Amino acid sequence: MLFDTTINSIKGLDNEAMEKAQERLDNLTKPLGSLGRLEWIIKKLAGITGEVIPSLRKKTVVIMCADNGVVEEGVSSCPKSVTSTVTRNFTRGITGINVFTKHAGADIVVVDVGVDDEINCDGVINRKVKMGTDNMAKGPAMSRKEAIKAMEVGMEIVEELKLKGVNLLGTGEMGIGNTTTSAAVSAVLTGNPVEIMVGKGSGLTNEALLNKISVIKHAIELNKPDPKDPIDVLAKVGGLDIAGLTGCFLGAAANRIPILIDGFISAAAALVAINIKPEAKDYIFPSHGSAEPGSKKIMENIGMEPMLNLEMRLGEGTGAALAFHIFDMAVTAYTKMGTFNDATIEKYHPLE
Ligand SMILES: Cc1cc2ncn([C@H]3O[C@H](COP(=O)(O)O)[C@@H](O)[C@H]3O)c2cc1C
Ligand SMILES: O=C(O)c1cccnc1
Repeated sequence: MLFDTTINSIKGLDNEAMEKAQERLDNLTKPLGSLGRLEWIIKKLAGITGEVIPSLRKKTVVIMCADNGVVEEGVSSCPKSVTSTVTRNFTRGITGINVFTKHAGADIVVVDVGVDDEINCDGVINRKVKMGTDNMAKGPAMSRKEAIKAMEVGMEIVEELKLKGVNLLGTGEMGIGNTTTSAAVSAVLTGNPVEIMVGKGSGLTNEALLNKISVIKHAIELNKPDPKDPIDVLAKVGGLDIAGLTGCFLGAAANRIPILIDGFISAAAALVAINIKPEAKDYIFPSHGSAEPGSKKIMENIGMEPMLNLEMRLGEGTGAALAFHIFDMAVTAYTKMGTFNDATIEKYHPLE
């Protein structure tokens, strides 16, 4: 089964490449460590790829699109049909992520992993597991088998992109209601109270926010997801979009491709992936801190610090695409700066 083979092929980072990268970083004509977390990016890229001088040849944001049955409980400001409309719009070049990826010199791959509509649109890959999840306020969102199938969709997509030469991935999603499922999944897995994981998503009144909180609490009480079993949590109170992205994170780790978290939803997927296989964390980078309050709590739980804090809350992969620029700059500085061998200055050493 693809799921098991993927999980079993996730291995640790290449320490030798990391040491060599550190050596080169320390030889660049600058005070030791002065490029801060840009140096951390380079070292981690070297460990992931095994290349001492990593190059970012092909960058792609994978957008997992799916509907969430819980929308019928009034948890989103938008009708469910917006999922299918925006999914189509990704192919028309007019959405936020189209603009962000174009500017970053990156591509998008749009995957229908469970939109409740026949999309039939060039540019949208049809890997529908089912026509949206069921309403988790009335029973499990999906079966365990469906959750695994959706994760396998993400794993397959990553394998296909690897064959096409993609070597930096971003994660994006489109699914009305998915800030509700992300809050549910992350509350259970981090052990935080639902209230502090929930935000207004794409926009809610204060009253509607209270309803969103009580719907999530009810869904958790009803389905009793087991916090020690991340797949159970994903299946009972998650979504096909989150599951697809979880598969992308695990697939990227198995295929040794660096992958960036975007906002709250993709952070919830990364949280599930890390709970399934802790070593996957080595292959995952944060990008921005979403305005959704639960995003910060997930970051704390997985021990990551966002690179950007712009209070964005769009999703689609926009924050990940924005962070591609930081990666480009890190690699450019690392490869284009002179070394102490080139410069006519002594190597700096920190004062004892
Ligand atoms: C036009 C539009 C485009 C979007 N692109 C991403 N989202 C974002 O908002 C949704 C989650 O918010 P909630 O949980 O409140 O429904 C997701 O689809 C997410 O990707 C959008 C939302 C809208 C309305
Ligand atoms: O953090 C995100 O990505 C996000 C937040 C609100 C709505 N949609 C996406």
